[in-house]
Amino acid sequence: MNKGTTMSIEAATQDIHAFAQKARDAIYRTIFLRRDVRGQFLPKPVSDAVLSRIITAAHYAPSVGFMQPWNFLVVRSADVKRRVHSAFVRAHTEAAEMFEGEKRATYKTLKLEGILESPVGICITCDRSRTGPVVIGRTHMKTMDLYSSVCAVQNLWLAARAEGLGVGWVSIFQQAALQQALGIPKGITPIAYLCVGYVSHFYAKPELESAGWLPRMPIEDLVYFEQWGCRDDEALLVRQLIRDQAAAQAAADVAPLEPATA
Ligand SMILES: Cc1cc2c(cc1C)N(C[C@H](O)[C@H](O)[C@H](O)COP(=O)(O)O)c1[nH]c(=O)[nH]c(=O)c1N2
Repeated sequence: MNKGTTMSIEAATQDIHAFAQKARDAIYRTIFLRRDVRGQFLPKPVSDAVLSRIITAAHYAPSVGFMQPWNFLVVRSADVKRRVHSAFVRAHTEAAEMFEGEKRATYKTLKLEGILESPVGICITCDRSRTGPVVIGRTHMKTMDLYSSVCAVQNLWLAARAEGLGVGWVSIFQQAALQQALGIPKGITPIAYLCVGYVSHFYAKPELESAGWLPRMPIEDLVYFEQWGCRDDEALLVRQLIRDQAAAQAAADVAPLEPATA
């Protein structure tokens, strides 16, 4: 295919509202290079200017009925971090017992938090009664408020990656123990405890993938058409998805480590 043909296909599929190629590349780069960071945190402080940008990005997440059920609890105190870490250790010990045999041995070798090493912790919560009992879009599916707070987590995670900050989500807690460590009242649900900080490097692949815990699933197994379970392996979309996943995987395979400054 010559350059002219490529460009005309590009022009034909590009909406007038689409961002310029460079801006689109930056978005996809942020998505593909985001990682869950546990062990590479540096003590370098995170400025209020940067923290403010990523928390503002989180606050601009979508939410059911525009409920904005979140709060952002910023943790910098070593003492509070120690309390959160103790809650993690208790749950982590219990969790190890839930896996069998080889999985249990592997689980014990995994680093699954950076609570003490990361300079900042941010707990994103959900106030389930923030705008009263009846919320547009949540009248029948009550968990939509929780999902809204998760959208805020993802916004923060992506914005942080663009800022060069690593983020690690820790959920290995008894919920009540985490609430107690952070003074979160009963009516508020902790959604994510996030370890945030600059890092020595970002891995190219999920650590659980590199550790052989689980592989990334083939995207073609996950896409159905019209009815649950109906695959169409001949569909153009499926063929394109396979190519796009292969390209994403190839990029990850050739770059086992990526410098934090890249
Ligand atoms: C709801 C939820 C909860 C957790 C996580 C994620 C999410 C979405 N993840 C991170 C998870 O292991 C990671 O996202 C996957 O392994 C994929 O890796 P990347 O995020 O692509 O690097 C996570 N990681 C960890 O080390 N300890 C944890 O307790 C959790 N908990």
